[in-house]
Amino acid sequence: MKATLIIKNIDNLITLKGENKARVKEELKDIGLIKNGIIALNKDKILYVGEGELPSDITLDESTIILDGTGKTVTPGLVDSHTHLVHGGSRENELAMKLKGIPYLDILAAGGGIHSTVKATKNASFEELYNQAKKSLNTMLSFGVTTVEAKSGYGIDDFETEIKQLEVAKHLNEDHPVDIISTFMGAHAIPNAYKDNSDEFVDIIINDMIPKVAQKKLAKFCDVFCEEGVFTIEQSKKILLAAREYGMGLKLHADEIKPLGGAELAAEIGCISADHLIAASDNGIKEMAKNGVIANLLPGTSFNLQTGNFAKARKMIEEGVPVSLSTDYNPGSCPTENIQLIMSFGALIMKLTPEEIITSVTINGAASLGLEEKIGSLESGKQGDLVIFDSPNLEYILYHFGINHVDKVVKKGEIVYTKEK
Ligand SMILES: O=C(O)CC1=NCN=C1
Ligand SMILES: [Zn+2]
Repeated sequence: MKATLIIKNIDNLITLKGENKARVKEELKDIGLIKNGIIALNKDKILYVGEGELPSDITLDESTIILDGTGKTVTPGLVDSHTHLVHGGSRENELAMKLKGIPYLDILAAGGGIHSTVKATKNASFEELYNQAKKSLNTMLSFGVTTVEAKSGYGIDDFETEIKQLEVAKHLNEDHPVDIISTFMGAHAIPNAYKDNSDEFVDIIINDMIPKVAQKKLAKFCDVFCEEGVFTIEQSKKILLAAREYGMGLKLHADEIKPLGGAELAAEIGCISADHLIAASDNGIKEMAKNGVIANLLPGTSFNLQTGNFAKARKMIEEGVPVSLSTDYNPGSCPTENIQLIMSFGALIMKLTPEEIITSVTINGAASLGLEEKIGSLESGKQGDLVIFDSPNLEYILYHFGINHVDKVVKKGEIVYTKEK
């Protein structure tokens, strides 16, 4: 079989070779590291991964691109499995409020926060949303991200704007090298018009919005902001069970700020992931482990909200919960596309090991999107998504924080990003 792209003499080739599933406990220790590695791709698929030279049955010709991996670290393409990518405007005005110690939920209750982004998203044209999201997607790609999850949720009761967000994500997925997986999140905040009767809005989401989103095939998942002053446990359950009826996978913004029991709910109804979990109870963590619910942790949000509280990542890992890490990129609680900084927070703040961290942004992130058979590890037959880091090893990427260590990004066998010298 002919190779179209070869990377050889790779100091550290990190394959994440293993079962196509979210890794837990002891599985997290083995990241499939190959010293002096070589990887060959044929078009969009991985052909061969190994040490030293290629086997004789893999041929090459003058069109084969050969890259030297000396001094480099190669990993699977990174997966940012929790973002609010498509949105209008920005919320730098909240910085002063945050620095004065005004809590996130108070800003939201006062009509700011998500509500201000809802206004900006409604007023933005399709093109403006598309261009703003494309700029962020280019930034995510430059940091090594090859697959992104993108939520709606800035239309809420303005369903046309929810659809506009999902259509932007659909078109970007078609036009841009990065793969985008969409999530419907109409249940992101209680609209002003329903503040005294949120159940009526819940019914609209269930009886009107979810069927239409499903019929248009615009979202693989449904997500709910289950939080004090937003959607209750009962409302969240009702919405997600309805979404499942329409074939959507289930995700939950759980125990982000108050310990409502979102982790327990995610385990009870079989969410593929519960996200944030800063205030998750020990019982909730145990229930998630029992039911294989992926804990999608977002340390950038904790850092940005300045609460001083972070999800109990070490405890989750010790209890056997599969863990992924994501940016939570959004204009309010976490305005950054820098997944490498999130990885460093995973180490420096959450005390995760380098092996746990790279697993959390590759195969475990892929699993939180139901893509573990296709991406998340470098093995023959899987999609040719990989990152070449200009770094002598994995630890250096985490230790030397706040910069971009990417040299090149390969998406479906094509070099789609090269760092400017
Ligand atoms: O504030 C935002 O725009 C995003 C967010 N949703 C739930 N937590 C944060
Ligand atoms: Zn979020």
